[in-house]
Amino acid sequence: MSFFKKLKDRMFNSSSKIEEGLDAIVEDGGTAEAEAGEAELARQAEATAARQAQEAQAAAARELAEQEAAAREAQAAADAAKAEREEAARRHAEQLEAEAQETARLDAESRAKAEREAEETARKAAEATEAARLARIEAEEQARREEAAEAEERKRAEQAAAEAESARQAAAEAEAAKAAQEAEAAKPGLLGRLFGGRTADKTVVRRALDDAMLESIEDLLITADMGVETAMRVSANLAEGRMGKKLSTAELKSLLASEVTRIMEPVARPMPLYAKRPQVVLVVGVNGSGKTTTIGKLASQFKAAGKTVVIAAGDTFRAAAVEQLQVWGERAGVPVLTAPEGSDPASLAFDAMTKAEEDGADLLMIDTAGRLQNRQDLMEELAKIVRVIRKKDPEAPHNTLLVLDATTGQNALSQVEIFQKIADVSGLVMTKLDGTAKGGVLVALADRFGLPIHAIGLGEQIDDLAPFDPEEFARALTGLE
Ligand SMILES: Nc1nc2c(ncn2[C@@H]2O[C@H](COP(=O)(O)OP(=O)(O)OP(=O)(O)O)[C@@H](O)[C@H]2O)c(=O)[nH]1
Repeated sequence: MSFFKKLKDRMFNSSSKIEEGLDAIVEDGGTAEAEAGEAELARQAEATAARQAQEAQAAAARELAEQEAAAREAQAAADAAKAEREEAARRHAEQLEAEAQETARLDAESRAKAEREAEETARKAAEATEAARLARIEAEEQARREEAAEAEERKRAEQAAAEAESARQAAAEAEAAKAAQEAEAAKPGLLGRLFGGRTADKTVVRRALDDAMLESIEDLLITADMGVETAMRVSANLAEGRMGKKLSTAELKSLLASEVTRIMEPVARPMPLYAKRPQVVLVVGVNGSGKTTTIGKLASQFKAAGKTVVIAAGDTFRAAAVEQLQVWGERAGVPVLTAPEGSDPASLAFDAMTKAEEDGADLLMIDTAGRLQNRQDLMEELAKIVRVIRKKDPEAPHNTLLVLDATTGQNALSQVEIFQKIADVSGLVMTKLDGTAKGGVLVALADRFGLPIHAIGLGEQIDDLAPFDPEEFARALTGLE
């Protein structure tokens, strides 16, 4: 079974407090709204098509009007140019005519005055006649050119009119398409006809985010063991820029899950392995938190990864505890070093380091007796174990794992605080996440201490220890599908 499947199936057993609570918060004061189902999507698509047809029609009409105006303008310009040309030609012809008449008159006068100039005059008259002829030809040529220009203008105007007509036709076609679409939309679809209108939209309950709703969310997060500070921070982040926005349960879960993921991501780190031999791993925690079980599970995983592991049974006070560890050692296929009942656990730790060194072991995992963080004497004893280990290797223990029972809720916070002072905790393992509905404490721990969460326990079997995946955790915690 994959880890994710196991996580989903086992974390918080079925649902967490947050998952249940979010549904209730949205239902309380929320209103049912149509969900954008298939029918709605189809309707939206039709509306878009109709809008596009209308826009096309409007654009075509606009273009038509523009073209008509252009045609009118072109016609007016052509008329004006023609009139101007006609006027110019007329004036030119008149002028030439007047000039010809004047020349003839002068010639006649000259003929009368001097006979000897007659020939000259006749020649001039002939010249004048020729000039008039050329002028007429010129005038005719000009008239022909103007005629051609006029024909060209006329052709352009006709073309503009034809384009205007085709734009008018396109607009008419768009109008017809829109009418057809509307008629089609009014008809029920095949499924609609079969089921007689049973394609009604699904509804979803949404509630506008206001102070009261935010307060309920905050209370819910506190009930789920997130702690007051973290609950307030998470809800404030969730509300930022969203006050007054309507949210469904699914949307709220998704927002909450991403906020939880954001907080948890930096702490999701596997236990680091170093080149140092032996790497000493001290395992601490209160009574019954799951230290022995976690050591057994970890030893089995490290062995499977090719590491040589030795376990030291540091709980020298209870014979049963030693026996239990031996059982786990057998299951994992790892040797368990023990000391006589009642002997000093610090001295056992020292001996175990010597032995692990001699054997060339990669990892030495030291179990310790469970101790409540308010028992000063036992906490002192733990500090002594650390001091003695450091005589052998000043950098040891290389990892100090605090094993926390998820079902203890907010008490986990004070456990971290005290154990951190005594034993310099380097990472956390959270057990029994399968047995609680209040996993919110992990968020509080991450938010407050930022200590790496190396693994989570999801059951009592040897393979029920998994790396911590923030996204899966957030989904399971909020009940996000
Ligand atoms: N459901 C569940 N039970 C667990 C998990 N981890 C440990 N346990 C159980 O918790 C109980 C205590 O576990 P131990 O490993 O003995 O705890 P401990 O911290 O070594 O206990 P002390 O030696 O008394 O301090 C046992 O019954 C385990 O089977 C877990 O992840 N899930």
